[in-house]
Amino acid sequence: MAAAHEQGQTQKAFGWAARDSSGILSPFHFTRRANGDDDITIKILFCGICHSDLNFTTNELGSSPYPMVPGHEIVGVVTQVGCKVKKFKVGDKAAMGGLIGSCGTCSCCQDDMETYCPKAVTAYTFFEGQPINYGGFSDIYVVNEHFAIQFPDTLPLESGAPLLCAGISVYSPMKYFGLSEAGKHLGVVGLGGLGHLAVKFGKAFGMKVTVISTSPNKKEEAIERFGADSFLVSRDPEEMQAAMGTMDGIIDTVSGPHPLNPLVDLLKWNGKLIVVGVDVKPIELSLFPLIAGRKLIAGSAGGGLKGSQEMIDFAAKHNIVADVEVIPMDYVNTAMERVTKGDVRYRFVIDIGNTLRA
Ligand SMILES: NC(=O)c1ccc[n+]([C@@H]2O[C@H](COP(=O)([O-])OP(=O)(O)OC[C@H]3O[C@@H](n4cnc5c(N)ncnc54)[C@H](O)[C@@H]3O)[C@@H](O)[C@H]2O)c1
Ligand SMILES: [Zn+2]
Ligand SMILES: [Zn+2]
Repeated sequence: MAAAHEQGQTQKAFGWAARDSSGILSPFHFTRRANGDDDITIKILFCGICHSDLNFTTNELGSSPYPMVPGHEIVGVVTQVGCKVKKFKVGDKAAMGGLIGSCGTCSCCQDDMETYCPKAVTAYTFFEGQPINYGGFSDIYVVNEHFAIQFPDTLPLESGAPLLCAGISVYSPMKYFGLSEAGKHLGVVGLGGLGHLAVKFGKAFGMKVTVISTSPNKKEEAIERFGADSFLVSRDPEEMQAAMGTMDGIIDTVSGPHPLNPLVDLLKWNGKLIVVGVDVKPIELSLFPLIAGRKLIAGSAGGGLKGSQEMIDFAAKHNIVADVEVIPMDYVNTAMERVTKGDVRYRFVIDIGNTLRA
């Protein structure tokens, strides 16, 4: 018998979509494919709001397709499983992030780094020309089980949801670039959703962690709530001068334009500046400090499925969750405005299960 999705069957779904580059979201009915042999259907309970959702709903990169249902920090409960599904059964907690498909055969896929696959398919369509998908600000998701992870029983769903993007997007480069070794000194630039989780992972790895921020506003929280060892105000030339050459690595999570050379100067020789924040405009960079100190600047996009499972199991073991403000669905437009202004401590998470009503 042909799989249900091959017969063209679908499931009704409902969410909130942006219709144009105003980014304003409103209720939207659509369909998802029927649950195939390798698929699970997740009843979504919570979905985080990532800064990237704002980038795409407001067309900052210039090629957003509409209507767009954002959301890629998804947790919920499994309501259907296909006959070939091995990892999940009905009633299990499941989670998914920004990726729902890849070729399975290229070197990225073979290395469990599916996010870099040239044929990677994202949880909702970012650019015109890609297959149309709708994200997690919605009631259900149908996904191949490979692209979902098991959500540990000991983690709370709402504060665990942001691990699916914010968490893996800092954990993966920290592990890959050797910024997870006890005793090393890590700088974290930008104390937002990604940044505050980078501090928590850094401390769980046994590192010395310094938060680098433009203002001292979040100093107390960084140190007392997240356990950072110190706080550096990047607009204070004396503080920056004193910290020069002291850090083994820096994770830069800043979402707006900012100079990189002052950060390069904070690195020891051989130090690594890992950029994960997305500033779409080209930047000016002086190369001599990189050459003179054999320093490296690199980027990183999320992490693969194996890494995501490892990250969430590590988070469960070390009680790492995001600091969240849980909101009802109809607060989402105000929340997006507050993300624009940087007025978030430290992640909005939508209570889809209790507040999304068709
Ligand atoms: N590479 C990846 O895998 C990946 C994954 C998710 C998000 N992102 C990107 O990472 C960035 C951070 O995401 P988030 O969800 O943590 O965002 P956020 O809004 O929670 O945090 C961003 C932080 O940057 C600060 N900031 C913004 N503009 C600044 C500027 N010009 N100078 C200094 N500080 C500034 C804000 O005050 C805030 O603390 C975004 O650009 C997002 O698109 C990247
Ligand atoms: Zn994200
Ligand atoms: Zn591939």
